[in-house]
Amino acid sequence: MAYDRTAMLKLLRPAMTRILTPLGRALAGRGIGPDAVTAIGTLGTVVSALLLFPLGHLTAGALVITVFVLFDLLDGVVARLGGKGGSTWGAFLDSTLDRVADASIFAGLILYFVAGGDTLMAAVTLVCLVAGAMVSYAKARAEGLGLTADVGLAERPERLVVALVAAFLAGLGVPYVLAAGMWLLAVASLITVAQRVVAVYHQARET
Ligand SMILES: CCCCCCCC/C=C\CCCCCCCC(=O)OC[C@H](COP(=O)(O)OP(=O)(O)OC[C@H]1O[C@@H](n2ccc(N)nc2=O)[C@H](O)[C@@H]1O)OC(=O)CCCCCCC/C=C\CCCCCCCC
Ligand SMILES: O=P([O-])([O-])O[C@@H]1[C@@H](O)[C@H](O)[C@@H](O)[C@H](O)[C@@H]1O
Ligand SMILES: [Mg+2]
Ligand SMILES: [Mg+2]
Repeated sequence: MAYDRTAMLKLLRPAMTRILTPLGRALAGRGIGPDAVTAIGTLGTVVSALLLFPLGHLTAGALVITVFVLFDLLDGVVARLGGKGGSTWGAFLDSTLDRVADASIFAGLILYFVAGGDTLMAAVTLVCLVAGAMVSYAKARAEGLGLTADVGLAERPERLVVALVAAFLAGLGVPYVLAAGMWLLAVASLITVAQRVVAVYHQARET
């Protein structure tokens, strides 16, 4: 498919992995396993998103959340340093807790808009939350059926970067950037759902 590799942030993965490997090695050397890294990253994301965003601390929230979402790269690094390339349980835990972290980020932003009386942007951000979850579900369901749906404009790293950069800049006082980011993300996430549905449709017809 022509759109197979539209998610450009995947290209950053090797560089990010190289940067995080010394930290991963230090954690592994202290007996900290990948599941603990996954759990801490999720907990940190949830607490900071649900505390900082609703209170209007958008820049601080974006920075703290960025640190914790990077734990999602770190857990894989620690798992692979274990020598077995990661575990089945770890893969399940990682993907499942990613959904919790993602939901908390958008829920925090929804609460921020609700607190400011902006019902329209709360609704747009709700679309980001639901469509983002559908993007992930489509891939997981496809994989459960032995198919693949590893395509799309707004995969998880893209969704996180848009949401966090928009929140960061909005907190610095840049006008309209958060609303623009949420509109962009809502549309891009819906397009991504469609891309995955089409990809699975073609594979399902072939089998
Ligand atoms: C103080 C902060 C300063 C801010 C600086 C900005 C830093 C960020 C810079 C750039 C953004 C980097 C983007 C990186 C893209 C990476 C691409 C990618 O594909 O990422 C995916 C991953 C994780 O995926 P996954 O969890 O599937 O991979 P793993 O490696 O974990 O492997 C899974 C397998 O591992 C095994 N396993 C796992 C866990 C476990 N417990 N057991 C196991 O066994 C198992 O086999 C599994 O199958 O990453 C992400 O999705 C996270 C993306 C992070 C995006 C950060 C976005 C932040 C950007 C900006 C923030 C704004 C801040 C202000 C900036 C100002 C700009 C104006
Ligand atoms: O599907 P999506 O949300 O774009 O991407 C997600 C991946 O970035 C993540 O690594 C994985 O653990 C999730 O289950 C999910 O697939
Ligand atoms: Mg991970
Ligand atoms: Mg993950």
